[in-house]
Amino acid sequence: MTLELRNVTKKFGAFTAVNDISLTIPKGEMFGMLGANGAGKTTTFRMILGLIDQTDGKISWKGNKIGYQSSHLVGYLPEERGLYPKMKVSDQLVYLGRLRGMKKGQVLIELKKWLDRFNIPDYIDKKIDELSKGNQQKIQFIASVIHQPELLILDEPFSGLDPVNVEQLKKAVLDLKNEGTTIVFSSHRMEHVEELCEYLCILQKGEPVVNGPLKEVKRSYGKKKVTVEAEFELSYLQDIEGVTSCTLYSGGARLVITREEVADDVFKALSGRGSVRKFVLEEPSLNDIFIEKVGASYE
Ligand SMILES: Nc1ncnc2c1ncn2[C@@H]1O[C@H](COP(=O)(O)OP(=O)(O)OP(=O)(O)O)[C@@H](O)[C@H]1O
Repeated sequence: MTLELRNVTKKFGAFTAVNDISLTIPKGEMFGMLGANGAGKTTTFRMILGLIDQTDGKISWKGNKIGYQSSHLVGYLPEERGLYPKMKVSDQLVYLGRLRGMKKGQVLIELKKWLDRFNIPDYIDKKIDELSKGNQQKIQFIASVIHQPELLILDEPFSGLDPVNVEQLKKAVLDLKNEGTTIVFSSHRMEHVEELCEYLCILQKGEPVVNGPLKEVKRSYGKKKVTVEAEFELSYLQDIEGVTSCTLYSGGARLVITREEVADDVFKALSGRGSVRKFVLEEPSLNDIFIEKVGASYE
């Protein structure tokens, strides 16, 4: 059972914030929504959650619209973090957990597990405004997952966290995915999506410019990079058919090739000439693909 968006558009007056987006997010997968500020990520999430209505198109999860009746099955970390500053962590989580149909005791058991996991067990009795911004974010993350939702939507979960906390949260998100949770998250950072997601969409001004399984996106792009380092002169590699560019550097060469098979030809052309210290065939990065598609740097 998947999360499906079919030709979804959202207009605010005359302004189109999301334009004809179609996505399929399979159950138990992790989906990355990339885009610069204002690209339409949050608007898309709000439509998925039924917080705002789309102007056009259809959204369904397990065949139905998400709404109040499914709130206990869905977790949401909103972009604007909203905890009650004067409330204790435990009271805040019990309040939010009960809204999702949990019993107090159950909330406290889950909360303790999560606080231990994030190495902040003492925070259970602290007030929210006594915590650093990053730790408040972790508490809000816990609030979005404490009821073990089937579908988890995280709006910029990694922003504002230091590298250690980013790693901790990535691990938590991956574990949830491995336990079967369907996860959609947004980010400005290509590398987070490349690392975590099998499926992705890059939005630009409300339009999906790249969309689909990461492997297919990379495969359909075609071009790949080969790096060679050897004890002999390498400039002859640029004459191999399918090598579109060859940049030489001291002791090595970086090639761009049109198809993966060209790498075999390069490899064969190296044999018998002397010692080869390095031969690497690299996938293009999402950033390479984005730049080629829209002709500009993502940032
Ligand atoms: N309620 C609204 N009324 C009018 N315009 C809106 C409304 N909500 C969003 N927009 C506009 O829609 C566009 C998309 O906004 P959205 O918040 O979805 O972007 P985003 O990709 O989440 O950006 P960011 O990374 O900055 O959070 C923006 O130009 C925004 O100004």
